[in-house]
Amino acid sequence: MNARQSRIGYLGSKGSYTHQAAEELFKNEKLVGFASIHEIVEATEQGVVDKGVVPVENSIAGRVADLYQILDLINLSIVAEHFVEIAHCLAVPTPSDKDKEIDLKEIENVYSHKQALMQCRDWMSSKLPDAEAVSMSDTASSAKYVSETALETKAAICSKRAADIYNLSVVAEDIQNIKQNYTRFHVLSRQPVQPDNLANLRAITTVIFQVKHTPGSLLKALSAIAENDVNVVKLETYMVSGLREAPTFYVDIAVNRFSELGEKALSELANNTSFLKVIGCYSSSPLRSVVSGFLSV
Ligand SMILES: O=C(O)C(=O)C[C@]1(C(=O)O)C=C[C@@H](O)C=C1
Repeated sequence: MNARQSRIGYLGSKGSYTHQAAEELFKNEKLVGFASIHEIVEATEQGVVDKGVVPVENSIAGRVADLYQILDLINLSIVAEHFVEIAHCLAVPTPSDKDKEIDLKEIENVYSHKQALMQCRDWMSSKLPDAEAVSMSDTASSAKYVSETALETKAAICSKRAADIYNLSVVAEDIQNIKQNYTRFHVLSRQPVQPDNLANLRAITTVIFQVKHTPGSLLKALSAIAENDVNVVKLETYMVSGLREAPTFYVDIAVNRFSELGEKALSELANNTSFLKVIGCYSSSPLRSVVSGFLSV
């Protein structure tokens, strides 16, 4: 008898970059699209899907803010990371007369995900300075929407694959600010990775923590990691729920939390923080050592 096919949540419509990440990670599973990261998290927590794939950060535009805001509340673990090379194009509805020249001057609105709009800002300001940038749930839904309008005044920033799926014509390729452009994705699950599955692998432990808003508090917390000779590969600060008293820090630590060293570093970190939550411990991607914008582990 066949094992049950897992259900995997991803952001957007077929042809989004998160859909691509989910396809690369889960070749034989059922992929289910959601309109927001929040909905993916909820569906994974409630068991509507078994795992959720979410974008985390990009080498040009930085963090995907929507995820960070809910990390303190979610009851899920990060069980994997995955990198996808992102090449954006500008695509427009295919004219009924296929030989018609497409004139960029006609374009009034450009639809895409806000991350993709940020990644293409330079090209947009030089080639389409007067066009309005409109943010949508994801790049593929933007492509679908623009195709449905069939208007020559509308364009989408999306992948070449999304342009093909929704029958758009590509007018410019590789329009991101820097050609080499990668987005990092996380896989979220209700069950954390088991320690045995991490034996002898290079691992990342992701934690969020808060310290008092006083001079030296962050330094003291990070010293607990440094004194154990453990490397921090990502540090972000942000405020949750509008609280002013305690900034929240997101940290990726290059250590296996189940190793002796990991346990020691994390317990010393916990002693120097007012709140600490381990979001996951997972194998680090081998691509880290070759793609620019991300530190190797
Ligand atoms: O809009 C999409 O296609 C997505 O999958 C989202 C997303 C993101 O949130 O960063 C993923 C990869 C690219 O960086 C642009 C957009």
